[in-house]
Amino acid sequence: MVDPPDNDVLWARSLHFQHSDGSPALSGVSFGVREGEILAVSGPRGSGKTTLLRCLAGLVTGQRGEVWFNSVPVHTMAPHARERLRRDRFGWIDPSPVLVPELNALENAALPLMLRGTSRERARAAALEWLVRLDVGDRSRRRPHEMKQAERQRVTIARALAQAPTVLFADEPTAPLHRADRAHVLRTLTTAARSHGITVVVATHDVETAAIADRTLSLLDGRCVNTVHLPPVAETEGRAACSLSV
Ligand SMILES: Nc1ncnc2c1ncn2[C@@H]1O[C@H](COP(=O)(O)OP(=O)(O)OP(=O)(O)O)[C@@H](O)[C@H]1O
Repeated sequence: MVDPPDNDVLWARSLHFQHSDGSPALSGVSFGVREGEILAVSGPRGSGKTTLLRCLAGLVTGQRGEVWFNSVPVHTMAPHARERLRRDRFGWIDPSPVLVPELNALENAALPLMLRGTSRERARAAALEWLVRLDVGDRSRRRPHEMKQAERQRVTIARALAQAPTVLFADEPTAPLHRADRAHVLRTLTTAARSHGITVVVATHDVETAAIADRTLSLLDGRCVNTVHLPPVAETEGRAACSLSV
């Protein structure tokens, strides 16, 4: 087993994943993610983006291949160790907001920090700060069913950022937002990531989302396809890339 390069926070090698019904989702994916990098994983529907994020985050393990987080092999970890890794080091944003219905927005956003052992006061202060930055501070006492879908999604993003994760996995994070809202939420997400040194892996088929990334990894039918980088443009927050199928 060869150790991953030192400057990669995440590293996948020859990753293969097949669903229980035999559907192939990943067929030999290899790449690295550098510390603090914002990586977009793009590709058409069904190309394997969600499966790749789930493998990297240790939610599932591939049948073949390796996934490393820093110098730790995630693919050989016991399930409880992967669960602890996810709780302590990773953040996750789903395409649709998943919140605890009995808790209000503030309690939801503070929950992961409290599960990690942060005091109630500190967890709530951090959570409120992020709810305010995401323009849902005035919804902090509302329960999920009393908020709009887009507000609920902002709460899930605040919850993920409040944990200050080492790596944030975001699966189509702006899918439930109106186009006008997307830019603000993406800017908040990327500014937070860059200022706190959070590595972000974002699955998307939206070009605007991919354009905020430092690099784009393109998937097609569970395989990486060539990525061609465009020169940096001064006005944009990230560097765009386009892909060519091989
Ligand atoms: N639970 C499952 N059981 C069987 N096949 C699945 C399952 N989930 C996904 N697949 C299949 O695995 C492949 C990869 O799916 P995946 O959701 O990772 O792609 P994706 O690029 O994220 O798609 P989307 O953009 O629609 O979310 C697809 O062919 C999909 O139909």
